Amino acid sequence: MKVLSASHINKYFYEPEKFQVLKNISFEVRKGEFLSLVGKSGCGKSTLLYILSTMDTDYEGILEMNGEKLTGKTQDQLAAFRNEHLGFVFQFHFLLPEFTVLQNVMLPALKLGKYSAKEVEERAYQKLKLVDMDGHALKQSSKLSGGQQQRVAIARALINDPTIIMGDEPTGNLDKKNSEIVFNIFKQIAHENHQTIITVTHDPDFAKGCDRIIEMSDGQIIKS
Ligand SMILES: Nc1ncnc2c1ncn2[C@@H]1O[C@H](COP(=O)(O)OP(=O)(O)OP(=O)(O)O)[C@@H](O)[C@H]1O
Repeated sequence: MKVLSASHINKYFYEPEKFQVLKNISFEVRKGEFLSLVGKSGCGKSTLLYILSTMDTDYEGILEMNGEKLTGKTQDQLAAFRNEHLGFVFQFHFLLPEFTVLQNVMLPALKLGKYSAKEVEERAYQKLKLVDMDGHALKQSSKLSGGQQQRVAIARALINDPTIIMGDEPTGNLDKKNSEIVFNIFKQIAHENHQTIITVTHDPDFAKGCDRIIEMSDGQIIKS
């Protein structure tokens, strides 16, 4: 089943002069697929991921997710879509340092307003268990190691059961051992929970283990 379709995406930057950063990008992604976007620095990976994340709406072409056409929706509609259907994991975890692990994971679900506080807490424990961090739930997040914080960030991204999880260099700040742990969590999420993972990565070992690699060069897809 298709969960994402990007059709004929073009994107331009206008500073310092007009320059086409994405050139006629088209591809589809299926449910449960674990995908990496790779390519040399500057080829347009982050720009594409930012469009897929629905944060950047200044592009040509059509973006669809979960059978919904997202191109043309208002910022409020896109924010609601993101909160319900998308999860994000970045190179830097962006946890709130003074909050506990549990509070950090609960926040996006409290914001969504779909579950009672008790249900949200139960779900947060479930997601923390999945990343093997349930034993640290009541610790202040700033007291954890970098690898542990990234696992908490993954639990937070999973709290609303997103269809698609997007990662921008999710292992970029981790050592080899923690990168492997994060890779295996993603693989489990994709293959057992059938959630789709789309990551931008420079880590060749990470990319090699994915179900599929989309390779970009100079704003185009050269291998998919
Ligand atoms: N806001 C912007 N204004 C103008 N040019 C930009 C802007 N953002 C990115 N660029 C340029 O667009 C191109 C693609 O950038 P992008 O960050 O998407 O590449 P990338 O493949 O993700 O690179 P990296 O692997 O280094 O993160 C680069 O030439 C970059 O300098």
